[in-house]
Amino acid sequence: MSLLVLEGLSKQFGGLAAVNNCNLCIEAGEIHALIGPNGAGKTTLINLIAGMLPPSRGQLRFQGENITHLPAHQRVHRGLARTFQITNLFKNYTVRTNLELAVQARAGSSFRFWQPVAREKHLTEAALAVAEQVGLAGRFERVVGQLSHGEQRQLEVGLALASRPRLLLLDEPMAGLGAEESERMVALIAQLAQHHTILLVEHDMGAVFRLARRISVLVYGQVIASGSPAEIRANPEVHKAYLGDEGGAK
Ligand SMILES: Nc1ncnc2c1ncn2[C@@H]1O[C@H](COP(=O)(O)OP(=O)(O)OP(=O)(O)O)[C@@H](O)[C@H]1O
Repeated sequence: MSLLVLEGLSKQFGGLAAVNNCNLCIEAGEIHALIGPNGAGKTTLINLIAGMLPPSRGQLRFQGENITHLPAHQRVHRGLARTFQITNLFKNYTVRTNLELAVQARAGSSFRFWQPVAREKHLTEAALAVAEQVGLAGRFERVVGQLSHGEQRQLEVGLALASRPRLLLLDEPMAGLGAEESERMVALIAQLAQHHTILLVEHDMGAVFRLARRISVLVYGQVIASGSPAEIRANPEVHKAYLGDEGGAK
């Protein structure tokens, strides 16, 4: 069974169909990349999946359940988590505090059963485990504003991981990163994919073609192709609409 299924999903902004009758299946265990030109509707689609926008038409099913009308926080509890293009971090606080807050948000009221001292220890351990997952254990006590841009993006992924998602929605995790930082992010995503299903929106075609098991191409809000990297690379319609002579499609 597919982990996430979109059926005829559409989002209209006035006269503009930002997402137009999208049908898409995300299979458990895969990295599925969503690519397309600027303004194609990728972020709108992520917002529809995460529950930040209501669809104009269509349906979303997650693990078999119809989640079309569930609010965002309930989707998080069911195992859907996202990162943002623009970072969403508390920059004046440490990595530790940012992650502890994210872990606490996941655990919710279950934390009140712990005694204060045990609660704090539990929270710190859980936050440190996430920091280790995203390669930031050595920066645990560092104020976020002092981290490099690449490290901040790693922390952004950590905040999403703190909710223990089954499906991670990564919205342009490579944006603004230098070559070395991008390499680190690619390695991180590959490692996370061992235990998570990932929907990756990304403009860095080199990274997309290295990481994805399947790729879907969105143009003017419509999925014009979906397939393996080899199938997408060989698709003339995709070349015409998007890839052109992009180096990453080699
Ligand atoms: N809240 C909104 N109100 C009106 N129009 C919007 C809104 N959000 C997005 N749009 C429009 O919908 C279309 C799709 O935008 P979206 O940001 O989803 O594209 P994208 O593929 O993520 O682009 P990029 O790659 O540049 O991030 C664009 O024409 C955009 O201007």
